[in-house]
Amino acid sequence: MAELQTIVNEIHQALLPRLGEGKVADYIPQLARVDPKKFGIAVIDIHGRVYKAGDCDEPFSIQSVSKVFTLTLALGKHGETTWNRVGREPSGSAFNSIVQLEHENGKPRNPFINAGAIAISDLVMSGHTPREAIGEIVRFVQYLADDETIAIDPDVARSETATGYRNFALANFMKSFGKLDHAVDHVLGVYFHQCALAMSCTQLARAALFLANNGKNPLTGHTVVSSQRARRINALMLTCGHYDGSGDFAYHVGLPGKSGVGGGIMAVAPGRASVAVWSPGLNQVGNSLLGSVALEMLAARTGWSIFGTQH
Ligand SMILES: NC(=O)CC[C@H](N)C(=O)O
Repeated sequence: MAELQTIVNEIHQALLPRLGEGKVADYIPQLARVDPKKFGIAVIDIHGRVYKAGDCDEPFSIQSVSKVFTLTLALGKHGETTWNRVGREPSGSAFNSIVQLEHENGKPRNPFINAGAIAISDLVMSGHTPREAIGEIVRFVQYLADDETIAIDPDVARSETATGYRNFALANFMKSFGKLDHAVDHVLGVYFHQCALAMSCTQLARAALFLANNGKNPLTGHTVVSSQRARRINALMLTCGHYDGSGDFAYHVGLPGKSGVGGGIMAVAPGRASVAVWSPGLNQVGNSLLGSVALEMLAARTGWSIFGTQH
């Protein structure tokens, strides 16, 4: 294997002529304003060595990547009873789909589709006002990334609150089944703010490092979760992290990962490294188009697929 920084540089160079491919999310007005030609990549190995290229230090809207952090928080607070509220099966449907919810009596398929993440936000809120819950999420992400500068972009949160009709529908539907403890607008307030966290690829890769290292952040020495829990979160990212593109992502990349409509993807090579990529143009199912290509190239060149080694 070539040196990792060389591989990262090659991926960046190879994708430069393609920047702008895909479609930037425009259903959240503030996201539609992002330059579609941005591209960043950051890889951090479990010894803390950083390899990066492009716009890797520019914060962007992490959107659904935040669902990994809130799931980790909810599991910390509620343990296995978290699974009374959300399932662990891939949905095979779009991230904002409502169809399965009726059949399954308001219990979302998994914590990474919107309905599931809204249920998780409701769990994170227990015992808190919405403002406190948002503060707890931000502090948790700062702790994971060991970076107190990480913050929410209030314009993105406001923009999504003003136009999040689909998410209001999902939350109201779940509430009608008695599946949310808190008021719908409070739960969505928390959900929209967690999605509006702004982070760079470098910060995201740092925040994911505990998942690559059996639950322990090798940079800070903090044990965030048990090794069993880290494996389980990785399993969920592999099976559900890219919505109805999860099978395709496993096929092409072979790493647990979580995407967001801001164009970010956070991925984990267990025992080796964490990775974050950012390219705002999305594919048909709402995952970063060039971000997926970059991760496919990285996995091919490093042999990091969890499904087997290559010669
Ligand atoms: N896939 C995503 O990143 C979706 C998150 C976005 N905040 C939404 O609820 O629509």
